[in-house]
Amino acid sequence: MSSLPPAAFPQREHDSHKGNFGRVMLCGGSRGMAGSIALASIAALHTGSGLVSAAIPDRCLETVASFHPCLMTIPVADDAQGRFSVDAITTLAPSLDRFDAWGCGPGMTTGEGSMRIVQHVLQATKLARVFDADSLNCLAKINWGQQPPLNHHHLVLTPHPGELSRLTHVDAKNRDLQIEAAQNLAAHHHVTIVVKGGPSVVVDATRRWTNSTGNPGMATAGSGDVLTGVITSLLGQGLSAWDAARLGVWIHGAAGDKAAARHGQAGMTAWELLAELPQVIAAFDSESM
Ligand SMILES: NC(=O)C1=CN([C@@H]2O[C@H](COP(=O)(O)OP(=O)(O)OC[C@H]3O[C@@H](n4cnc5c(N)ncnc54)[C@H](O)[C@@H]3O)[C@@H](O)[C@H]2O)[C@@H](O)CC1
Ligand SMILES: Nc1ncnc2c1ncn2[C@@H]1O[C@H](COP(=O)(O)OP(=O)(O)O)[C@@H](O)[C@H]1O
Ligand SMILES: [Mg+2]
Repeated sequence: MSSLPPAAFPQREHDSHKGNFGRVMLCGGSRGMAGSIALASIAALHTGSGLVSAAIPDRCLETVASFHPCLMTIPVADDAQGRFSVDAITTLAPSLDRFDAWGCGPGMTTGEGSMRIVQHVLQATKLARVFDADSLNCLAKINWGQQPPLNHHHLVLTPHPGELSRLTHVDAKNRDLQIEAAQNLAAHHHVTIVVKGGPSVVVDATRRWTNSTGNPGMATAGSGDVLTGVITSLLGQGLSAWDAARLGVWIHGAAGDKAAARHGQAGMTAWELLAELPQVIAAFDSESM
């Protein structure tokens, strides 16, 4: 392995069953961006989740379901543009507690239906959650950084510099100030934040950790969506927000390094990165360590 992982990967007892490894929900997608939530959901399967469901706008269901037979799909009401409708939250709200972790945001747009979902999931402070992509843009729209703090210890945010800039109003090009602003936001709302980049930096209220895996080949559409699924899966398997974020970023970067070695940095896509996750995770099996 390229460097030591920052936290232990969950081990499997001989008599364990799928219920021991977390039931997770990935919520997102829209017409034209069905691939994003499919990538996140399949990544959660390959990271070891026992059961993975994808909640998606109804007209994306066949597309997302057809990517992987092990994925369960939950059709949710959509609008004329194929985005979550304003009623979507009524389908989703009763099932919040049935899951060990929720990953929310890839491809969901910031339409009114998504805004309602994000605000509802945000209030579920006991639930382990990952907010990525458009769910972060929804938070920016409600100026979340200025809102009164809540205890969000089980929430991980995964912004790229553009999303972080919308959340904190700090220029995407100023890396140092962005990391500082992320740490201030983390302290305010008690969250863990992955400040994406090469390398990604994970912060919470008091700690900073810099990743040692990954490469510029990962600057390709969908690679962040894979990370959402990996971290959601680790949260669902019981890791803390801080450990799930760091181990998730490390695994994701290690898979990116394997994909680059096999296909080249320019030739790899997020699909090849996803396909390398099992090789990275196989190295955690106690027999092969
Ligand atoms: N296959 C799919 O369906 C995909 C859908 N996606 C979805 O597309 C939607 C839009 O997301 P995008 O991230 O493309 O668009 P955004 O508009 O959020 O981000 C792009 C902009 O952010 C800034 N930015 C991003 N990374 C930066 C960096 N490293 N340094 C400096 N600035 C940076 C730049 O200004 C850039 O123009 C989201 O819902 C996302 O989930 C993407 O995840 C890509 C794949
Ligand atoms: N130069 C780089 N070096 C290492 N990792 C990178 C580099 N560029 C991008 N990445 C990683 O790729 C991912 C890109 O995420 P994101 O911008 O959200 O992509 P998308 O939304 O298209 O899925 C992040 O995990 C980021 O850290
Ligand atoms: Mg992204």
